Amino acid sequence: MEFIVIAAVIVVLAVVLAVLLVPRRRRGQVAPPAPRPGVDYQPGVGDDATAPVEEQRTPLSDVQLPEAEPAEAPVEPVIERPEPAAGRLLRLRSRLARSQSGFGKGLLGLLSRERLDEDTWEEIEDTLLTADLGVTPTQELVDRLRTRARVESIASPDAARTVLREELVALVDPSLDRTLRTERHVEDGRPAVVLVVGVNGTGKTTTIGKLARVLVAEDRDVVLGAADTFRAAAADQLTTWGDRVGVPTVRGPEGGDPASVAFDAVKAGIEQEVDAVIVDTAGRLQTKVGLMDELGKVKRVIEKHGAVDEVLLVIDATTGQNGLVQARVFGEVVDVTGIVLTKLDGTAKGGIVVAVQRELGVPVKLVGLGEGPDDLAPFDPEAFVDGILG
Ligand SMILES: Nc1nc2c(ncn2[C@@H]2O[C@H](COP(=O)(O)OP(=O)(O)OP(=O)(O)O)[C@@H](O)[C@H]2O)c(=O)[nH]1
Repeated sequence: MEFIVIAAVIVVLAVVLAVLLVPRRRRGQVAPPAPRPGVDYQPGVGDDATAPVEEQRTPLSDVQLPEAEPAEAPVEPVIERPEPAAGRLLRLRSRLARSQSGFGKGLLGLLSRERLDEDTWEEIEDTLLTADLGVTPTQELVDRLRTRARVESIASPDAARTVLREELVALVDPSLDRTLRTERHVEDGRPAVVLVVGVNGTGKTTTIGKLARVLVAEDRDVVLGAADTFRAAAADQLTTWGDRVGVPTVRGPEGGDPASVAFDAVKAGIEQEVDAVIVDTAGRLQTKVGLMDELGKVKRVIEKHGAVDEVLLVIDATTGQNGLVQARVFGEVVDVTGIVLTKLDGTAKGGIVVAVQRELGVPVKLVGLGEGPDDLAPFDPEAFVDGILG
């Protein structure tokens, strides 16, 4: 019996030992080295640290690659294509009629009165002066009208309109050459250079943007020069105008030398063989001497490339007589070749056209009739007078 108990204890101990020892031996075992891809076997898709090497692997040659995603097409900026500007003043006549109707209709009403007495002539004179026609042109016009009233019957509205129209057109002077020189020079292929000057806020930058559109509509290649380095936003504004019609803008660092930007713009225009380079300038008048020195320098530096073709003076029509003073100051420094009268949609003082032409002896070539991109029109005396008379 004792023997049996001892034998049973031995069996139990043996079982316990077997259970305890077997796992310990396994933990101590050194695992065989993992086969190395590329050394011990051809690497396959799906090889990674955890994948059992025994797993079936796909050879590279059998791998199906996903179809290449079609490359996203670059978003082309939408380049606007404005309508040509010829006859635009006629189309914008309603703008003139709206802003100048007081002036035109008032004159017509007075002139078609049955009796043109001295009081009426005085009223006519006052109306013309209020419209900023200026003293001398007003006197000339009243004298002409008086003469015609004496020799012709102008008492009917139709007759008064015909006479007034003829006399106003003559005063605006259709004989002046209003061509804008924006064509490439035939002799050497150099682009036309247009320098735009004027007091700040008159609408220079806006006018250049609109003018670029006019030229693009006529199939011309244009480069813009942002030489108003005084106001960083002016260069941004100009660049935005240019981008809309695919016209590049040359600009410099804020506060940089305007003459250098203007020079670079013309240089770029020559290299790119464009038709016209339009240069914007700063226009702060509070430092009159500084401003004028700067303008003179810009012009001189540009002229190292060749003569400037147009110097356009931008005048805000709503500033009245002040605009004339500005015209005088600018005229002393640069040879102005044309006037751009902006904001004519916002004033009844259309007489400024005549006054400023007389002041500078140069023609109004363009007029601004609104803030819209195509609200700039080549000036046409007859369409202008028709707009005034409604
Ligand atoms: N109603 C009207 N507004 C205009 C016309 N032309 C320009 N403007 C507005 O006048 C404001 C001034 O125009 P800008 O082009 O910035 O003037 P700027 O002369 O370049 O001014 P600086 O860059 O400060 O020298 C803007 O709000 C234009 O939209 C126009 O013919 N009619």
